[in-house]
Amino acid sequence: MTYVTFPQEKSLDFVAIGRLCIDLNANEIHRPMEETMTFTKYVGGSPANITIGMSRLGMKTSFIGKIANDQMGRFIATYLERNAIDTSNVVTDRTGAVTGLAFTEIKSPTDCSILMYRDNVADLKLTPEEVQESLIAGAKVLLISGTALAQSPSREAVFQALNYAKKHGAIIVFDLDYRPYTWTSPEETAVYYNLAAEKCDIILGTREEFDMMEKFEHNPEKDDHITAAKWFDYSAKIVIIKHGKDGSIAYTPDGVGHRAKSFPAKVVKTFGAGDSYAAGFIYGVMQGWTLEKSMEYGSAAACIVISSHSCSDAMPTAAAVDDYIERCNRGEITAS
Ligand SMILES: Nc1ncnc2c1ncn2[C@@H]1O[C@H](COP(=O)(O)OP(=O)(O)OP(=O)(O)O)[C@@H](O)[C@H]1O
Ligand SMILES: O=C(O)C[C@@H](O)[C@H](O)C(=O)CO
Repeated sequence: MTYVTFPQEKSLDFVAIGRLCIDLNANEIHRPMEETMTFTKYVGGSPANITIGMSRLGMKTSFIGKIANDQMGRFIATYLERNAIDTSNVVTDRTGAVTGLAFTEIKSPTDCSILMYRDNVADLKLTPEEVQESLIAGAKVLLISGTALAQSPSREAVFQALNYAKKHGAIIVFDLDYRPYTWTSPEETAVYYNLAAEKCDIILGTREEFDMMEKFEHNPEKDDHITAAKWFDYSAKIVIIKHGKDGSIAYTPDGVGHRAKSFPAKVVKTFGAGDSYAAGFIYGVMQGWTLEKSMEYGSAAACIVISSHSCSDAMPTAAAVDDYIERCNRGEITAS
C-alpha cells in the first residue's frame, strides 16, 4: 500500500531547512564533561545531519540555511559541498552572528547529553525573503525541523518554505527535533509546533516530543493512536512515534500501526539515532518500499550511527546499510 506519492517529475530529491552547526564530540568517552579535555569537530544540527544522510544514500540534495561569516561557517559549507549537497541557498550572515556549538558528553552508551551554545546563532537569522521559491518548486521533499521555529526570523522562513512546498506540491516531512534551549515557554513551543504540523505529510518524533505538542490536548495515557489520529484530519499521511531502542511505530490514516524489527548495535552514544533513522526511512519510502521495510532501513542506519563517534560523518551509504542488515540477519552483530 502506498501512503505518499512523491512528485517524480522534480529533479531535486530532497531539500531541508534549518540548523547548520558544529558538534564537538568528546574524545575521552565514559566520563563527565568536567573531565573531558579534547573534542573532535563535526558538522551538526539535526536537519543538516539528515541531509548528509540522504546524500550518502545517493539522493540529490540541497540545504536552506544560514551560516556565520567565519571559519566555522566556511567549514560547514565546505563539508556540505564535499558531500555533494547543493549550497546555493546557504546564506552567509553579515550581522556578526556565530555558529551554534553542541558539546556532547558521552558518560556511557545510555547516558549521553548535549551542552548547547546557541546565543546569537546564525541559523536562527535566516529570513523568509532568503528562502528560494524556485529551489523548493523543484524538490520532491521538503524537510523542516522544529528547532528552526524557535525564534524569528527563522520561524517565518520555515513557514514561508512550507507555503512554497504546498504551492508546488512537494511532500513535507516534519522532524520534531525539539531542543528546549532556544524556546521561551512550553506554551509558545506547543502552539508553533502544532501550526507547522498541520501542513505536513509525514511527521516524525519521539513520544516525549509529541507529549510536548499535546500541552493543550487531553491524552492522559499518552496513547500513540490518539496522538497520531489528530494529524490525519489535517495533511498527514504517516505519523511516526519513536520509542528509542524499543523501536518505532508508523501510524497511517487507515488506523494501522506499522512496526518494524529493530537491530542490535554496539552503542557508543545515542545521539544521532533520530537523524539517521529519518534519512533511512525517507530514502525507503522514496524508493516505493513498504513502511515496514523503510523503517527497518532507518533502524539499521541508526544502529550504524550510534555505533560510531559522530552523527554527520558516520551517516552510512546504501551499501553500508545493506551490509549491516545482512550481518545482523547472519547473527554476526550482537547488542553491546
Ligand atoms: N540502543 C539502540 N539500539 C538499537 N537501535 C536503536 C537504539 N536507540 C535508537 N535506535 C534506533 O533509532 C531509532 C530512533 O531512535 P530514538 O527514538 O532514540 O530517536 P531520537 O530520540 O530522535 O534520537 P536522537 O537521540 O538523535 O535525538 C529507533 O526507533 C531505533 O530504531
Ligand atoms: O541538535 C544539535 O544541534 C546537535 C546535533 O548536531 C547532534 O548531532 C545531534 O544531537 C543529532 O541529533
